[in-house]
Amino acid sequence: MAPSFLPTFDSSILSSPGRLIPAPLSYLGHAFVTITPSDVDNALRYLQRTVGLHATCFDVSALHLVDDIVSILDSGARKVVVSGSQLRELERVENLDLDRVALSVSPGMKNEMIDAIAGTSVDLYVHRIKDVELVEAWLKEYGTDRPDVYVSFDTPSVENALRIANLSGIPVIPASQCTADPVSEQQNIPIATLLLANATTDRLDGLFTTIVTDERGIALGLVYSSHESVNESLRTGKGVYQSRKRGLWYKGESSGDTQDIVAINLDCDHDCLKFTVKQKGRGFCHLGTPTCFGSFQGLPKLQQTLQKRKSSAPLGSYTARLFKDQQLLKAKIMEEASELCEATTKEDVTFEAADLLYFALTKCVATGVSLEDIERNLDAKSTKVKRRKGDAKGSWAAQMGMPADGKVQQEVGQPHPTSSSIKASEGPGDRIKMRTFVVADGNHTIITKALQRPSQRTSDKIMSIVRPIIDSVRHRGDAALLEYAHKFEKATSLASPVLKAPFPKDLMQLSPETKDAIDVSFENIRKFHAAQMEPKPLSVTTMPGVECARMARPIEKVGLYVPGGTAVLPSTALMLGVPAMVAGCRNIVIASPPRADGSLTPEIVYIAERVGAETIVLAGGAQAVAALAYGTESVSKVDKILGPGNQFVTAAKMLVSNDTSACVSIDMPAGPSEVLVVADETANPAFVAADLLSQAEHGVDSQVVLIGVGLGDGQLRAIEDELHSQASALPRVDIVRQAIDHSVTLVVDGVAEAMDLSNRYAPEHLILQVRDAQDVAELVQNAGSVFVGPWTPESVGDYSAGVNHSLPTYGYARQYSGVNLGSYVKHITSSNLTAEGLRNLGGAVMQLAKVEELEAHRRAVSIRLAELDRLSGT
Ligand SMILES: NC(=O)c1ccc[n+]([C@@H]2O[C@H](COP(=O)([O-])OP(=O)(O)OC[C@H]3O[C@@H](n4cnc5c(N)ncnc54)[C@H](O)[C@@H]3O)[C@@H](O)[C@H]2O)c1
Ligand SMILES: N[C@H](CO)Cc1c[nH]c[nH+]1
Ligand SMILES: [Zn+2]
Repeated sequence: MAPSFLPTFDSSILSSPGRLIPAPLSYLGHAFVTITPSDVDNALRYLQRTVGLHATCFDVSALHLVDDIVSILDSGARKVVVSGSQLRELERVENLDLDRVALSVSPGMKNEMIDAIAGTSVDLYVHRIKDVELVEAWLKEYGTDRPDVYVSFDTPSVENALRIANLSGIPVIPASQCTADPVSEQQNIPIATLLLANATTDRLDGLFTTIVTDERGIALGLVYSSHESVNESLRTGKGVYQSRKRGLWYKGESSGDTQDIVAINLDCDHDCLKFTVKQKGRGFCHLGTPTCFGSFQGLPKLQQTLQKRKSSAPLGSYTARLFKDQQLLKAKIMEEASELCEATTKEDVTFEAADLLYFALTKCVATGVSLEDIERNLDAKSTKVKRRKGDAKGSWAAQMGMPADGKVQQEVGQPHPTSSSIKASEGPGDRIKMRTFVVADGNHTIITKALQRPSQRTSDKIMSIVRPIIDSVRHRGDAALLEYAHKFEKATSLASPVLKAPFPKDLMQLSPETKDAIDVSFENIRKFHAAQMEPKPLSVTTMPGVECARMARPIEKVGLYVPGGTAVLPSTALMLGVPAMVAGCRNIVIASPPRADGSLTPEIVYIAERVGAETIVLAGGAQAVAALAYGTESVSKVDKILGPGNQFVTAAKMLVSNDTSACVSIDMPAGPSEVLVVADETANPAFVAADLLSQAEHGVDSQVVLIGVGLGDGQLRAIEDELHSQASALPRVDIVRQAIDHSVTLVVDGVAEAMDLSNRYAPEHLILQVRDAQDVAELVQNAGSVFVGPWTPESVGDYSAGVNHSLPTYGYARQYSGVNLGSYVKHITSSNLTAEGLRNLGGAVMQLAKVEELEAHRRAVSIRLAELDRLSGT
């Protein structure tokens, strides 16, 4: 709330050392300084030295450069008083909050500027008033609907200051005329009088209700104040209150639990005082607890414990060890930060964040930094006008495989008018919204950057996590599988890592509806994949007597990975298992992470049985991939591994497929789900939003893209509104929010341009919600699977239509197909020549063998031709 009055200082205070503003004026938390161009550097240094100590207003109306004003605000000045022309320039500065600006005006003028800013949050500063009546009249006309009106006088006095304060103006008084002493000489103005000038109370005894808090705003207790007790507090700098029974109460006088005053304020309607204090001794309450409401909780409690441990730790205390061993503390902070980065579920993020905060606060307490210091620093950062880009620094950016100075967010195209902020969504309650850009001529490079997928850690870091897991399974087999199931799935009761066919019926108990749904999907997937069978071997006569043929044979042993991290996906078991069965693979091994109680999802067991799987491996991640690639005591080694998964699964698939000793191949890199929707004005906004969200909910690293063809503000807004309201109602809204943060809407003029962008992006799923969608589908060059028209949501492909949902992501649709029947077969060719055929072809073969100087090759033909000659008697 606005201060009761502002003490002004001349600019010499900017170069004085120490706390600078004399207590008791600093207890008000405000100061006002007029500066000239030569004071700018001093003002900036002063702000740096006093971060969080008091909110300083600067009269900068004499400065020439708007950049200087921005720098002063950026360094933490609470408010600046500016001229009309400066205000016009500041209005154009991005991120500048205009309630940090006051316009300097003269009294008695019907100022055009004042009219122009009516209804805005800009304050007014009426300076050097001679005639208080004039100001009173003026305040009645202009002051009532203004946020704050500051008034400075030619000749300040208690009387005119009170007159202004009573009209809700804010008197600006030279600090030299303010005093904490209520009975000093006439020309000095008692601070308590001004502070309480428009304070009210509805108590019969006239006392002011007073809440006492610590520096973090935690309520310590409730007391009462009088003019006299406030005067005493200001004079002594200690907590002094008015006891209803004992009169003036110097807190802690007898117990020793005294308080140093930090600030004294009034609440919004001036009927409650707030004393912010540093509490000494045992605490505020006479019962010896920190507050009258009991002990601290959460971070304040942790801080209190750490501070105690620092001064006297019990023998063997871990915290004391951390205080002593800086390397250990550093390692723990880095370890916990990394675990927090990996955590995805609400429970894990809570758990890891709590650990990280414990070690971080230990570091702070060891260095003498308090939560209060940290919060002051955060507050100061929140006033920044010049925003940092926020890119990761060099080595961290490199570890995550992202450019160190990734400029996409600043540079991309022209932000669309409906895209008020480039940052999409920040936290609970914020609007869930994708960044929106208009694709203009010439900004294609920039748009390409905006379309970059969230970074995938297939780099050294993820490989270094995955490699030891693979080695361990390779060398220790089942024992290692069990250990990882305990570690990652918390399945501590799991006794065997495999379930062998025939699978027990009681492990596949399903509701009739689920069973029916699986059966319908199973049949559609079977039909579509069976239709991909080559009916008979291909055979071609290339020359008379020369016949070439090609025949398909199923890959004998296939390992199918069914993800089960953030969501268990029985549908993936269908997508991988049914074609394996149709192709005739002899051994089908399915791997999927077990649930925490060590069991498997019954749907997966049912599907495993229907496709004729031999084994289900109860393992996930890299350990499952390693078991499939190398085999263990109870898992048979396979020839090919198929199936999507997270970064650990994908990295492991790539590692084993590069190891010739494993002799195993993989289907493709199939990572985090993605969708690109092309929509024109015929598209239903609710359908568009629903399709985008269906893939965003898969994981925090999913990405969804909307290309709006000729969409106007209203249509984009309708989609944005749908996206926000549908997303907010989803159970996985936390995941969606993060996925949407790296998702994007691009607005283009025509369908051809949209399809060009889509082909460059090569999405896993492409949805066409445009006029004549079937014709537009002809323009698709790169995509995993296409969904055509308004009645084809992507989910039909995920589950039941018949097409496969195991598809290339990350742009690999440029060169890979999704899983299909061909993924489970290899082709063998054969040649069959008659004597005539060899006679026709022999010359060419012998000539080429001669060129290559491979005589045995040549002779394999010549010896036969000679025999033919002999037989025919020529
Ligand atoms: N492209 C496609 O066709 C397709 C299809 C379905 C699903 N998906 C994607 O598959 C992914 C599935 O990922 P998921 O995480 O839900 O399940 P997942 O089964 O792929 O991964 C879970 C496993 O990750 C391992 N893991 C987790 N944290 C680890 C760590 N810190 N160190 C080492 N290993 C760790 C554990 O072993 C765990 O069992 C999603 O991104 C989803 O979008 C893609
Ligand atoms: N959309 C995923 C492929 O990216 C597959 C899936 C399974 N369940 C639901 N969706
Ligand atoms: Zn899906």
